[in-house]
Amino acid sequence: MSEVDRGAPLIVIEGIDGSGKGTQSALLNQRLNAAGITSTLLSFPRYQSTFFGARIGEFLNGQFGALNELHPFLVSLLYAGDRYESRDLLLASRQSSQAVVLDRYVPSNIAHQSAKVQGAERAQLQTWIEQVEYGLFHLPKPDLVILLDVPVDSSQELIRRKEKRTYTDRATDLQESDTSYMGAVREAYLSLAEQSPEWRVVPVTEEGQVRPVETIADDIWQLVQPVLRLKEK
Ligand SMILES: Nc1ncnc2c1ncn2[C@@H]1O[C@H](COP(=O)(O)OP(=O)(O)O)[C@@H](O)[C@H]1O
Ligand SMILES: Cc1cn([C@H]2C[C@H](O)[C@@H](COP(=O)(O)OP(=O)(O)O)O2)c(=O)[nH]c1=O
Repeated sequence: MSEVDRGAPLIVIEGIDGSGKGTQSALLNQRLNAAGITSTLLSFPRYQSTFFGARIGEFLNGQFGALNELHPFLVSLLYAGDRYESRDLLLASRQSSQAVVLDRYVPSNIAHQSAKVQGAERAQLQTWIEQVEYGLFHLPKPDLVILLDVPVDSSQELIRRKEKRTYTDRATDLQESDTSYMGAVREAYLSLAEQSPEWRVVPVTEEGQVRPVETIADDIWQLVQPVLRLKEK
């Protein structure tokens, strides 16, 4: 399929919980639109919009039991189901806009679920998630994945500043409060970034301090320029 048929580039913002994905994806979307490049922002999980999204909220709230009781492959299917239900919207957005910004996408599933297992099992889980989402569910692959890389200590500080979530009354959800798990997720993300040519890593901290939101946004803006395939809309 030609680049034009595929439509607008998919720009994915990834990172551990509290890395600034929500902040930066919203800023990128605004900046694209302000520059006259029509952009659509979608955020996964779509807790309020899909059947599976609602179940993910319940799962994260502990309603299906302790989070580590379920095999991560089974958990990954909830998130994959949420994206499958969102596939038409995603493809339509690629046609109606000049850029699509995604706050989390398939790489979140790979990093967060494969971080729960080790070695060969981790590699197999990555393969299975890609097979389900890109293969069986025909979800489009990202053109650019920007990893907001942050040490877990700093991310915990940022999480404390977050507003209340829609799916939980707690200030942090059950996974976010598990710092050793978040460390494993960070490592899984960094290893994915090394494997894949479309990934770029943006550091959230410098010398132990969280960088200003605008400085991080400027780095992201520079990385996005090469993937914009502009055409009349
Ligand atoms: N660079 C930054 N400096 C200071 N505060 C930030 C920065 N990036 C994000 N925040 C704040 O930290 C919290 C978590 O950011 P958020 O964008 O929700 O992260 P995520 O979506 O990755 O969980 C929010 O309250 C946000 O306003
Ligand atoms: C989108 C997605 C999220 N997740 C995980 C990451 C988070 O721990 C959790 C909730 O996502 P999210 O609400 O984006 O977390 P936060 O706003 O706190 O960063 O779901 C997956 O495991 N797979 C996925 O495909």
